[in-house]
Amino acid sequence: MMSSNATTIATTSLPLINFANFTNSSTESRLRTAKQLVSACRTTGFVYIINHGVPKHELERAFAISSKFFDLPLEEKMKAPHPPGWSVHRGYSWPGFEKVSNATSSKEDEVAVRKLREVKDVKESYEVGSESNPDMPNIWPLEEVLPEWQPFMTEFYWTCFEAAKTVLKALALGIGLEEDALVSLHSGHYNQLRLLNYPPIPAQALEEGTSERMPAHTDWSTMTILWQDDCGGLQVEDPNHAGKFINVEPVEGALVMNIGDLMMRWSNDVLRSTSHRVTLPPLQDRIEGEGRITRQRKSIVYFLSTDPDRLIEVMGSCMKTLLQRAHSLQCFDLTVI
Ligand SMILES: O=C(O)CCC(=O)C(=O)O
Ligand SMILES: [Fe+2]
Repeated sequence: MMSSNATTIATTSLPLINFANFTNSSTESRLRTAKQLVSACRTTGFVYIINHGVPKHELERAFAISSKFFDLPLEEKMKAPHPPGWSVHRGYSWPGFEKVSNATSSKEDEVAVRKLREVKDVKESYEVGSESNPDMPNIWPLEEVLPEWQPFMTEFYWTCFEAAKTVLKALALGIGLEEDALVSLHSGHYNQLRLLNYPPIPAQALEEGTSERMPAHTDWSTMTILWQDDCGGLQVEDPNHAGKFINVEPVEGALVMNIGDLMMRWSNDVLRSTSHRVTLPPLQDRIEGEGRITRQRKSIVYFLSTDPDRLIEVMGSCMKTLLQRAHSLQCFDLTVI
């Protein structure tokens, strides 16, 4: 559903989970934390996680190198362009190239695409994958343009995967599966690391909808983890009030985790893939000067995907929910073991 005309509420009420209580903790504490995570994923589908295992200095370096790349002149960035078409999602996407939408179609519908593209997404991104993904070879900036990009991003990709695996383990435990049940379907080679930059833009363009940062959408992934800078603007749709959006305010040191469409389906809709978007930052003091120029914003996103040859069936404990629904029983609290 496109929700561009939706109203906004300005409170943050997303759960925050401390993973120090999951890693290196007692069995009891691990289970409690896992259940907290699952409970959050059943309601908002969005949650903050602190003590997630990605070292602070690595994140700072990732943001610093990302800035270095996006600050380059366009012609330098264009030396590693995203290829045309859908099939390979790698390399640099310049402002206006990608249009995010939740529209679906079974065929190429040029008219609908042209209509969607009338309002541009003012953002740029760089997609990185595993060097061993046979379907999507990486595209790297020339070494003389930014020598540290390839070695750092190649390693950082796997650092993010380690953190994501811990989240997958907690999810599995929390829904009553073996701890490794979800991890075992993810070799890591089909994930996607996405560096994002939202250039400064007049506030009015976002207010009037003549430009967008990132329109409302759900993620296709198993799940997504992301880090944002201190600018703000990420919002998630309130699961209890369709069309209302809650600010996902920047929380220092926290990652934001959200359930993707695949996991929602896999869990028989028990875990929710929630619509989210990036729009105007919430505070007036984030908007500078006469044109009320909205600050630049950066984020780092990591999408998790199963290996393509794995069979995805409704998870065992969620199957009970299906049966309970069929018998008109309350499914809440009955299934999470
Ligand atoms: O930039 C952000 O904070 C959100 C990015 C996002 O939702 C996406 O890339 O799917
Ligand atoms: Fe997203």
